[in-house]
Amino acid sequence: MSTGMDEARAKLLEYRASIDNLDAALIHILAERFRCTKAVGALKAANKMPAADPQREQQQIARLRRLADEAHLDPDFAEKILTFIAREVIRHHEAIAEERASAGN
Ligand SMILES: O=C(O)C(=O)C[C@]1(C(=O)O)C=C[C@@H](O)C=C1
Repeated sequence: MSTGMDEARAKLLEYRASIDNLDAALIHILAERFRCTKAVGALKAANKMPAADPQREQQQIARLRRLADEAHLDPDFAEKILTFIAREVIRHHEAIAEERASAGN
């Protein structure tokens, strides 16, 4: 009688196991990206380069919107994610530059 519901619950657990794996992958990918942008922040600060590069961001957005479209992901969502991440990266860059400046470098 409850077989349908049991099957649905089993399927839900299966999907959730995949979701958990994918969420873990996202965290690891983000950690690697931020490890890389931290190095970019140090390079920019050491060479007095501006934290933000709007032109580069426009290129990234155009590319990611194209990729999202091909992957059947909403391009607006892809753009929002990239913009959100870039804002955080810029905040980190500025903090690194301020630390350097206050250390007298
Ligand atoms: O490529 C850079 O110059 C970066 O600082 C990295 C990054 C990014 O997260 O991709 C962040 C801020 C810039 O505005 C553009 C790109």
